[in-house]
Amino acid sequence: MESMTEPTPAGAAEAPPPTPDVPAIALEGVAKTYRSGREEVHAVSRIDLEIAQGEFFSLLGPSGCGKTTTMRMIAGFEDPTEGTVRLKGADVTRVAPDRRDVNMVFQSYALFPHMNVFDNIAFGLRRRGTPGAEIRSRVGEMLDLVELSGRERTKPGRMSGGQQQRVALARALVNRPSALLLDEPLGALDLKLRQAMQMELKRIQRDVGITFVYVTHDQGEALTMSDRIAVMNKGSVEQLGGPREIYERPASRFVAGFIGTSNLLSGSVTDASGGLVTFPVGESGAVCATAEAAVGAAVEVTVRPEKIALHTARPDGAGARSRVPGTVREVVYLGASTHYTVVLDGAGSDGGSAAPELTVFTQNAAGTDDGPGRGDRVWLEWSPEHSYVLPA
Ligand SMILES: Nc1ncnc2c1ncn2[C@@H]1O[C@H](COP(=O)(O)OP(=O)(O)OP(=O)(O)O)[C@@H](O)[C@H]1O
Repeated sequence: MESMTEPTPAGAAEAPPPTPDVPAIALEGVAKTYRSGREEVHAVSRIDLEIAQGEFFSLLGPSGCGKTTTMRMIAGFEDPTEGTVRLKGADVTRVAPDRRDVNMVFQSYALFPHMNVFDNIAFGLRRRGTPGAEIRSRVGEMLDLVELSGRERTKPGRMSGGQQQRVALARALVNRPSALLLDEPLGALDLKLRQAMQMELKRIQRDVGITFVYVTHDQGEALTMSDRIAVMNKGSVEQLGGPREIYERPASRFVAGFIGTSNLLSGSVTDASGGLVTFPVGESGAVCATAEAAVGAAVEVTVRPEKIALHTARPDGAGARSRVPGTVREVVYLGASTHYTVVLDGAGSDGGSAAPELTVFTQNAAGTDDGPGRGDRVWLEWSPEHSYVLPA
């Protein structure tokens, strides 16, 4: 796709007014198998997705999971091996990219280096024969939107990466597509600029109200900007949900591990009553979770690092809470918070925990750091609702 020099679909019709309820984009049983010689790569395996109009939707997953292929099938640059692609209800599976009412933005910007900012943005409108006065007003609107007014005559080569990406965005939005597809658009920027641009992108999307489909392998980026996220793994959608849902209630071990820092504990249930299950960790630790499971059942639990309290003495035993003793292996002071790695007592030795250590984040609200140090004995404690039992 990097060879694409003209992402603006010159021939696409102007977006009709949105019809609520009809998804902006729907994938129905869409699969893609690449064949080269005798080799077959199942890049995408029969996924079903509906993306609502005006939604900021992210495809998130590790390298090679099929994000870009999925996006290219929406854009029309790749033909699905199976299934149907719909834009606003219409079957576009066999429709050419320049006839689909979507535009794409790439990591490489793909701007025309010999044209100034104005001409880059105006390019698609000119090809469609839009009158000059309308071009000037629309390009002006776009320059305001991306905060580049006054830079009309500048050539892209004289701009920073962040500014070039704003020009690329303006060019992709100027003909008001019904959806914008963004493939790792911030990948070339340094961390600070990338974070600033995440906020910008979200604001721009809210201002224009156009559906954004965003491809990224960066979970922080997806959590920051998205209304909903599809977490992909090996060509399939492993979980679909809002950022909070995906973070707090991961549907699988893969999602728990890919999003944020996950702490995994497993064991076999020794007590189950009143919607709570308990299993031991080592000699004196126990994990308590809000869940339904039978005594003897094997369960796997995740708990997020910020949900765990760190004590230097055994907390009082009242109430059904997880309490696990251990030894601090690592302390990383990060200013606002401190990250501890704690090796659990007896973990893994008795069919108890799958992970011998837990990560704990504590907020440095008091300003003085007299927390435990390396080698100190500690107790970890958290509430049952923060032990999230992974689906079997
Ligand atoms: N043109 C192609 N021919 C053959 N195999 C391909 C082709 N394009 C992608 N693949 C393979 O399909 C799988 C999915 O690739 P895809 O680019 O969609 O993944 P991705 O999640 O976007 O990864 P990345 O973040 O690295 O771009 C990979 O195994 C990849 O090697």
